[in-house]
Amino acid sequence: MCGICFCLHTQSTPLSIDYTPLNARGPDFQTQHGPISLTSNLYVTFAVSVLALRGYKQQQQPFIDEDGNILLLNGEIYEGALQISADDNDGVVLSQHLKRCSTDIDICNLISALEGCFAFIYFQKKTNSLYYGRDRLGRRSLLYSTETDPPSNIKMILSSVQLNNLSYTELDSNILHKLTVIEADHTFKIDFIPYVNRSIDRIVRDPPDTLLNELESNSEFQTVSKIFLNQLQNAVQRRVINIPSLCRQCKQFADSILRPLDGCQHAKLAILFSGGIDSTVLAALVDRVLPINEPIDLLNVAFFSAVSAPPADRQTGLQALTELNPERRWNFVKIDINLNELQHYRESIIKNVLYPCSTVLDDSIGSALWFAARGNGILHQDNIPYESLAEVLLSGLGADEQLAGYSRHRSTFQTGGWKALENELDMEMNRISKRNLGRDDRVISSLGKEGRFPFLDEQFVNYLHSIPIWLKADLRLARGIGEKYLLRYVARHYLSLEQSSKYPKRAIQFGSRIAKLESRKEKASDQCSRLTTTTNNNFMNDEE
Ligand SMILES: Nc1ncnc2c1ncn2[C@@H]1O[C@H](COP(=O)(O)OP(=O)(O)OP(=O)(O)O)[C@@H](O)[C@H]1O
Ligand SMILES: NC(=O)CC[C@H](N)C(=O)O
Repeated sequence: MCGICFCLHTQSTPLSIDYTPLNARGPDFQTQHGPISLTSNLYVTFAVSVLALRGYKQQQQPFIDEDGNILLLNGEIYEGALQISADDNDGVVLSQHLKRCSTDIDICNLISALEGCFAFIYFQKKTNSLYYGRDRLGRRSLLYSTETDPPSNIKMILSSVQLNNLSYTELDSNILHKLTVIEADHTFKIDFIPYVNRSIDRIVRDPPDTLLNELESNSEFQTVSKIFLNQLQNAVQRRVINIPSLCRQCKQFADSILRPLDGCQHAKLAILFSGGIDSTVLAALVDRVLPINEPIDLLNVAFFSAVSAPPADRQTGLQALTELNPERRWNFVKIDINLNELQHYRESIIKNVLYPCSTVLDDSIGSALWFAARGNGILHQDNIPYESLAEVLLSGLGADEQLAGYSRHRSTFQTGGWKALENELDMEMNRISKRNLGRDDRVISSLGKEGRFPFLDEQFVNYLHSIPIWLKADLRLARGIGEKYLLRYVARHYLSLEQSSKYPKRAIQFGSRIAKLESRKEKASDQCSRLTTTTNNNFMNDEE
């Protein structure tokens, strides 16, 4: 994942900014560009770090076109509105399209039409304007601070992660931002231009009385389940084709070539793998599109106290492994973490990358995700230490928010019926960037890796949005059956995941047992003191 940043500052002298957290996101290449003078006392300096994933050769940034326009891109743009061949770099293609844009509307239309997970900064030279934003779901982090920093004469900073200990806010997704300078008084203003809405309207009609399991042979359900499978398969495919054919280690010796014909033998793709229905379906779908000789890492994190038995996710993970294609090499990585290790890495790294997220829930999800994504553990099959070298990670996030997977959805349905449930799911998708995605991106990217979310693919999300809720879930049916019914059906009927299709949801903080490790009596929404204060845990001992 790349790190992108611009600073608006009042003197042309070099900035005193420590870019270390930004650079961690892009281990392949780092640079700064500027300062560029906007007025006689307002300058902009860009910084970027690149994790090169797309195109035939590693592509450096920023992209500067013949007119002097500058683009910084973090993330992925998939073929859709733009034609991007396997050997093209998505940023190069976007920069060419942006160059043809004259007005705000041109730029907004272009950005709104993109498919993919991205954050970007674009300096349009002829208008002296900066455009910036995140994809509409907010799958990449972008923070801003307008806190003044006298030593570095900063007026504003926009960055993927916190820099210089200033206080930051997450940028709204779903909006294009435009910063223009006001020449007369050397100040600036920011305009907000909403992205063009591209979601398909839902067909409004009355729900049937029949339970969803009695509708399985109904032709509408059959059609929906086939399209659903097809859409999810395509979403997975978009995210796994064209990844480098070299792992992060072998990439270093390849003279910038990302996809030589003979790739390395290591896994280039990993799945954050709880063994629950969401991540197991992803594994089965990846298996259908990646060549059979490609190994895949399955990263499974579990937190242990001295006496505890393996938590639920370890058990479901190993069980799900037995349902996956035995012809493929699946590297099931057991990532076992104890209290000392958790406290050490939380204090030294994790709490900084979580910022500005700071609740108890952010702490437990973010910490579990960090250890899972790091991928250091024991290889289950061979019982030897193993470090995942894959730079692209798939996550099953987003299924529950669209298919009514959380237990809170049951209470909503019981009190308010189908309409209330549908409204709640809409609300959850609207807040997913603020609640999950910015944080998860900062966590995974801090390890120089990139998280991808097939359940949040635009085409898939639009399709799911267009079909009525009672074809997706039926919360009159029991736990482990009714929630995410459509996904469970597809898993059982088309992917042979008989056992895995029946697991009830266990969110990462419970399934991995991180929430129990410190056995504190806290509410998930409380501010987490472990993230906001410095403790003396910044060392490791062997007592656990
Ligand atoms: N213990 C774990 N180890 C590794 N990755 C995990 C673990 N738990 C969850 N994840 C990853 O995080 C994603 C979102 O987690 P969430 O807490 O929503 O679990 P979930 O909805 O129950 O997903 P799943 O059905 O895959 O278990 C999962 O789909 C999976 O990719
Ligand atoms: N890591 C990223 O954000 C990737 C940027 C761009 N898609 C590339 O592959 O070069």
